[in-house]
Amino acid sequence: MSNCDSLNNEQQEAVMYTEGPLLILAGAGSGKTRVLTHRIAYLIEEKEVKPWNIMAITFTNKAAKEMRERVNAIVDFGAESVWVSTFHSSCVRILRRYIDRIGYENNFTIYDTEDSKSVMKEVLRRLDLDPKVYKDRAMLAKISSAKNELILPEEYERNAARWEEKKVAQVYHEYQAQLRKNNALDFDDLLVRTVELFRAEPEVLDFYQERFRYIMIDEYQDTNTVQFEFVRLLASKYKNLCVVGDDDQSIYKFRGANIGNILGFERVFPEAKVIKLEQNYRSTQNILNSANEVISNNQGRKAKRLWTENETGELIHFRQFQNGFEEAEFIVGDISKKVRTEGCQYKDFAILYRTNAQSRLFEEKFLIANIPYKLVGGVNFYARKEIKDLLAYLKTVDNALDDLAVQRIINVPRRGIGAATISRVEEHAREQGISFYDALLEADYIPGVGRSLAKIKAFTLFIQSLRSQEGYLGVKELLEKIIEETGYVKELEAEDTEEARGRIENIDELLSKVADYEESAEQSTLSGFLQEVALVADIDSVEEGSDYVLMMTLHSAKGLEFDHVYMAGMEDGIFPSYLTITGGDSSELEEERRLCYVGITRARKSLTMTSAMQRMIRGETQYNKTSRFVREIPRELVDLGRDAITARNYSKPSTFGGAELPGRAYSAATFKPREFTVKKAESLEYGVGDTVRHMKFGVGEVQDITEGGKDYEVTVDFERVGVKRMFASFAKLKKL
Ligand SMILES: Nc1ncnc2c1ncn2[C@@H]1O[C@H](COP(=O)(O)OP(=O)(O)OP(=O)(O)O)[C@@H](O)[C@H]1O
Ligand SMILES: [Mg+2]
Repeated sequence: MSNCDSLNNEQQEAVMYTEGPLLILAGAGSGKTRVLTHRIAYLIEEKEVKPWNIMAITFTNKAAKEMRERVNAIVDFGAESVWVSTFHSSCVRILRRYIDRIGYENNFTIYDTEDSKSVMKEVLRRLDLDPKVYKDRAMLAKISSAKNELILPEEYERNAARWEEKKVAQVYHEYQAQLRKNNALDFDDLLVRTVELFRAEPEVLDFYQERFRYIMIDEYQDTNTVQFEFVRLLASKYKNLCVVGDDDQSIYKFRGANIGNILGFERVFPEAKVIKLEQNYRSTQNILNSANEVISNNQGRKAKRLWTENETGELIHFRQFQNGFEEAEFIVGDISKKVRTEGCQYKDFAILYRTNAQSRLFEEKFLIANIPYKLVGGVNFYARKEIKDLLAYLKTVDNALDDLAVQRIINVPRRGIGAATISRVEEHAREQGISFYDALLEADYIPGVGRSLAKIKAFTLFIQSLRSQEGYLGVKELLEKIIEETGYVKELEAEDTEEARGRIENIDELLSKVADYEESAEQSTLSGFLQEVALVADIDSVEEGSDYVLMMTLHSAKGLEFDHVYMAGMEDGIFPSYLTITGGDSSELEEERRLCYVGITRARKSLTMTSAMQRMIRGETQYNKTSRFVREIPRELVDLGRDAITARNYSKPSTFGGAELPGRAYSAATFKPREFTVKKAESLEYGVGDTVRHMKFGVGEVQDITEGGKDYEVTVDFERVGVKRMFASFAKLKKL
């Protein structure tokens, strides 16, 4: 078999062991994902398995897309009928076909976090619960955990011992009732309802068991109870289930991921074969050794050690800075230098951090340096107001049972339907047990609607007319009609502000997405489009082949690889996070360490870790020590640069990363976040050779001034801290 040539013996064995349960347990970069794609090819080409009998589950849509491309590349025929998708997408496809058997309509809506929150707020209000005690987010988190554990409201109620738990059970119950009434499912429901369907309808389960005779799951270590149950049910007939995972990369415990699923696989499937892969093909020896050393500090793990034939490679670079601004300046400068002098492309780089909020400083520096970057996470395209508004129109046309969508647009753009009228309609809907939209249709009979009646009629007439055209108009034409007839864009044009123009651009972007969808879908329908949109995880906004630096959280980076990786904010209190250090629960710290292991092992050629001695967090200055994870990397594997601060700290472990170094104690009062302005001074009041003063670094001599596109870059040799390079507009140097 030709495509097995590029696999080692263990990988080949894993590819060819096709019948019966198989667990591939292996460390990062050992080719687990590669084995899965080759297995699909092998099943089709050598075993003559029908492509539609194969299902492969990945963790993100991006991973699914990558796997699909890899499969397409090695399978000549039929690759497109293999199901390669995430758990959520698979469930959506199954439910669209059969959910009517458990009391929903097949054109159900999928609620995102915002939508769920609105429903929760309404539920809490209706149950008259004090929003200070019963917070919507906390309630949703509890319900989500319950769903991940496959605990339904009835069971939750039975288990509830304390009074508060009983309240939560009631909230859970009401929330679920409201979703059902709206014919809507939240993300967790997608799995829970599918399992419910399989349990209630043996015929449906049997259909899918026959359909998916070969099932494969990537990133198995992060499956939770409900996902496991979904797989167990599907695989229980033919038992051709191959799961691949790495217990050292389990990082979603907070979302209910159950590491027991990997450790207990052999208990559920006693006949399971286990294959281990130990050769890493991704990273240099130095990177791999660092990862091995860090993870060896975890107690509860299956011992394994990866090795590689790759070159030794660069040392791990570690740099410590005074603050987050300098850290960002360094990383952005380093990337820019490597692109200029080493022939790298921007897409070879990724900056990884613990929390999304850490991205802002980098964004600002990238903007100044005019370097293309892409933020994974942050404000998702589909979370923007104008996009949500227009999608709400489409959802209303598609499924008018979706109260949230209808309520969102009833007055957008303004139709002069007052809040009092809307709450009368809501009341009527509740009393009659009908949807908000149906209540609008009965507005004639609702007392007190009076003057708004004509406006409501105009709205429902508009929606009805769109519906009647849905059959023959394409999704794009439908959307254009909505934009045209509501005057949505016209209103923005009239506004004529920067913000309004940005919104119009986003709307144009939405139209191109619809066009893309219509071109690529086998059969394009409004429901199909909305379903696709509802499932776009943040990572999917990354377009293939575009050249930009990627920034994302460590969690989002799972399964990906980059030539050059920067791990920023390596400070105790940030990573590992403050709570895991102070919480006294060592399992939480171990989860953070696994996250660090995931981060390190994303790098192919170089890894740079950075930290700041002081950092603004929610408007307050914090002083953090260098992360213990950095200190867990053996000294001989680390390059500390020429920066005096870093080197001195590293050689003295007792004061390592401490902020109380002689001559360097900055009080919170003297450190203020600098205003961010991209403004180039017309001219500078100082020149090379002049003596200047910096607010923090003190007195120094200007050595060099270079003109950048947007600002001057000034190099100053300070008496106290040595040579620094900085942007003139930020440095605010005073000539002495
Ligand atoms: N036998 C091999 N020969 C050459 N390259 C390989 C081989 N096996 C894997 N690789 C390469 O090594 C890299 C890592 O492989 P892959 O992404 O499949 O690893 P993984 O175990 O899934 O990693 P992770 O745990 O991070 O998900 C990829 O670039 C892959 O193409
Ligand atoms: Mg992988």
